[in-house]
This record gives sequence, structure tokens and C-alpha cells, in this order.
Amino acid sequence: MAPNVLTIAGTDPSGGAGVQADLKAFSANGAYGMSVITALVAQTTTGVSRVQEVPPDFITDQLVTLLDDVRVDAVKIGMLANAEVIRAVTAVLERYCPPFVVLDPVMVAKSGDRLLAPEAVGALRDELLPRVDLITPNLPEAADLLGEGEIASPDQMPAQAERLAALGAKQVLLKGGHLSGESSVDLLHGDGVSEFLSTERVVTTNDHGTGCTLSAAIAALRPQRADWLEAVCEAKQYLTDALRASERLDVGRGHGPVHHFHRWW
Ligand SMILES: Nc1ncnc2c1ncn2[C@@H]1O[C@H](COP(=O)(O)OP(=O)(O)OP(=O)(O)O)[C@@H](O)[C@H]1O
Ligand SMILES: Cc1ncc(COP(=O)(O)O)c(N)n1
Repeated sequence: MAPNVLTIAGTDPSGGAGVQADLKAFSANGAYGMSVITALVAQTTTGVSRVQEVPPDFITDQLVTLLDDVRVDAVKIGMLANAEVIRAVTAVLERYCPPFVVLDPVMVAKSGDRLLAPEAVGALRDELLPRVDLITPNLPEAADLLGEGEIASPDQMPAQAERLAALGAKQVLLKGGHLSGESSVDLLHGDGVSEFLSTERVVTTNDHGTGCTLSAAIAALRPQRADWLEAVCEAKQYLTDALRASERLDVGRGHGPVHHFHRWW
């Protein structure tokens, strides 16, 4: 049986990030995809021009309507826009307790535009983060959550992941995509064990939505795999393949999307 997997996130009309990317990653990784939209974002490969936030009570209504009918096997949470939306989503998670909740703590788009109000970082850290199973911060997001400077080397990742775990995160996938080097190195930290996950760094400008794609693929795979390590390794390989396959795309003038392809093609 394919797992039913839900994304709670914002939109990207160019299809590279947000809900649109998540649904593609769900399908390509064997899951049935569903979505609750938190914000409509006028954005493309070159940046964000406007954000229209969805009223928090309407986000609650979308979630409750869905969860009263459909069994949800995993959840991926992306852009939440503001503290009221964070509180609405947290309340629904507490009420329904879905398994395997992955939080990508989206704060700023690759273009530099903010996708989370700066004053909402505290609510994300103190109210939502302790209630999810895995958080997937990139290095600037990890620094923001901890109120410290950005780390600059993989050597510093285990200690930083430990500090994130101390905030209440059960599993931490600290993403090193923003570092340089021939490999793209992430660190999975949970249950007292830290494991570096490394793949070849693909040379491309089609890197819009890599974090969305990775967290969505993890959520799709986790119900189908024995543990987090297995799901995360396979999702990272999927993302690397999708980065490589992006050479087949011609989408926009800025940071283009990765190419989600079905493995049987
Ligand atoms: N050029 C690349 N080649 C291979 N893997 C990459 C590359 N760039 C990023 N990654 C991987 O993509 C994932 C996302 O990493 P990153 O640190 O860029 O997150 P992010 O900033 O949240 O992504 P985004 O904001 O683009 O959605 C990580 O697994 C990282 O290692
Ligand atoms: C709705 C939404 N969610 C997440 C991102 C982050 O992706 P990126 O950092 O690649 O711009 C985005 N641009 N838009």
C-alpha cells in the first residue's frame, strides 16, 4: 500500500520549491501526495515578488477536514510564514498525532527573500520543533534557531546538531549544502548517534528547492523504510539524481528547479 503523505507549505508557481516540488517528490518516491497551503507566493527562479498568507483558521479548517477523512502516514512541513500559522499547525499536530513528522524550518528563499517573519523564529523553535520527529535545517537556519553565528566547516556539525537536539528535536538532519567542496555533506543526528552523509556536489545553477525536495522525499520514504537513516540516505541519493537530471530542463533565467523523474523511466 502506498503511504498517504501530506505537505503543509507555501506555493511556487514555477514548480521548483514549496508544495509543487513536494508533490513531485512524493510521487517519485512511491507515496500518495496531499497538500495544505499556508501561503501563496508569487515567485519564480529569480526571486519572490509577493506573499499572500492564508488565514490561520483556514489552514486549521483545511487540516481538520483532511485529517477527519484520510489516514496520514507522514507529514512534511515547509514554509509557515508567521507565528499564528505555526500555532495553528502545532495545535492540529497535537490533536491528531500523525506519525513521522518532518519539519523543514524554511526561513529565507535562495533569492534572499524572507519566507518566515523574523519574530516567528521563537515560536518555531519553542512550540513546533519539540513536537516533530525530524528537523532539516540548513546552516543559516540552524544558526538562527540557536541564536549563534553560522558554522563554516563539517567538523563543527556534530556539536551544532547536538545543540539543536537539546532544543527538543528528536532527530536532526543538518544540511551542509551551503558549504563549499567537492562533496555535499549533511549530518544525521539522533538517539545519540551522528552519521555524516556525503554525495558528490553537482555543479549546476538548478538548485532551487533542494531543501524542499529532500525533506519531501524523506517524508515519502520514511513509512516505507525501517528507520530514519535508511529513508534519509535514499532521499539524499534521490535529490542528487534529480540535481543531475536538471540538465534536461530549461526553466527560467535564475536558480532553476531540479528534475523529479520516476525511477522506472
Ligand atoms: N550542488 C549540490 N550537489 C549535491 N547536493 C547538493 C547541492 N546543493 C545542495 N545539496 C544538498 O541539497 C540538500 C539541501 O541543502 P541546502 O543546505 O542547500 O538546503 P536549503 O538551503 O534548505 O535548500 P533550499 O533552500 O534550496 O531549498 C542537502 O542534502 C545538500 O547536501
Ligand atoms: C514556498 C517555498 N518554500 C520554500 C522555499 C525555499 O526554497 P529555496 O531556498 O530553494 O528558494 C521557497 N522558495 N518557496
